[in-house]
Amino acid sequence: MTAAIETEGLTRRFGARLAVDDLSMTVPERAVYGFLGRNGAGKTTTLKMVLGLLRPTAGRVRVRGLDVARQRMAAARQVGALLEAHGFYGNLTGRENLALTATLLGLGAAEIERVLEVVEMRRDAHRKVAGYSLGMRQRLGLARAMLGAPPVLLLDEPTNGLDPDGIADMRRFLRSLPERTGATVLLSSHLLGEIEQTATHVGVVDDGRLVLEGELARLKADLAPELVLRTGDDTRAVSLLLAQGRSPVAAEAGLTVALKSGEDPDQAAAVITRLLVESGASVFAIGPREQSLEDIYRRVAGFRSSLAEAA
Ligand SMILES: Nc1ncnc2c1ncn2[C@@H]1O[C@H](COP(=O)(O)OP(=O)(O)OP(=O)(O)O)[C@@H](O)[C@H]1O
Repeated sequence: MTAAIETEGLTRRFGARLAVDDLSMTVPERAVYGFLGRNGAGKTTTLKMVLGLLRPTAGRVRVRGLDVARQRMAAARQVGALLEAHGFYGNLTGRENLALTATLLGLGAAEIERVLEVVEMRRDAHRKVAGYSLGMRQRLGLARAMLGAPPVLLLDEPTNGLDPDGIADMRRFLRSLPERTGATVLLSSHLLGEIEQTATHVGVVDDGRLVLEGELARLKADLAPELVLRTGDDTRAVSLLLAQGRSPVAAEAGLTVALKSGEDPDQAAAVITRLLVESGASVFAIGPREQSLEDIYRRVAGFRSSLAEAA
């Protein structure tokens, strides 16, 4: 199946600064792809190249199989975008602002009403944008991105500046988009939690490079599992576990113990429980620890910093 977005060796220099470095990413159709990275990691620069707004120094981008450099207009028609600067006219209503873009795209009033409905803004569409909250502007930005029902949506930090209620609403909304509209969503964020709660796929960019990519559920499942246990005597439990060649780590939820390669979590839990109980340390609870995107991210970040140290 053709990917919604595919980049190959994408590179962009600004003078001596390598903002995007040989980045090859694949965003499958109908995914909510979380593009995660610290500020300055290269997310916006990548999105601009996908949109054809910025020319790559090297490499290429395909949107639904269309080469952005060679078939720029056809590729652009596949994509709706929400970038940081909204550029709405405050003295016009939400509906009038959308009408400006709709006219450029050759779309009629019915399409404006459709996108207003999708972002649940019909009630406020007659009001001037100057009186809108940031959340309403973000929704209007999304509505504009969806005009003409482009199959791919690029959203740069879509929850930036929203209050907690607005963030929760936006996340719910983005998660439901592929099912509601059939669209593929690429959203950038510097917030782990944001991606974890919204995305089906993730790409982690660090210093211009894609350091990890995949389906979120699979990435989590592939992480080496850990057990977490609560005991009546952690000091004793730690020394007993160390003597068994394990490396317990004190965490908020209790002691965590990494499983050995290929070890069955239930078997390991039984062995550890027996060991501790027979040695007089009570075991209150033991079980596998659910891994989070943060664990994945830390592992990649740790990997990167050890590379930097080695260099
Ligand atoms: N037009 C430009 N001229 C020079 N340097 C630039 C330009 N645009 C981006 N950069 C640099 O490229 C690097 C990547 O920037 P980019 O905006 O893509 O990062 P980002 O991950 O989107 O970060 P943020 O979330 O802060 O926007 C940064 O070091 C930035 O300073």
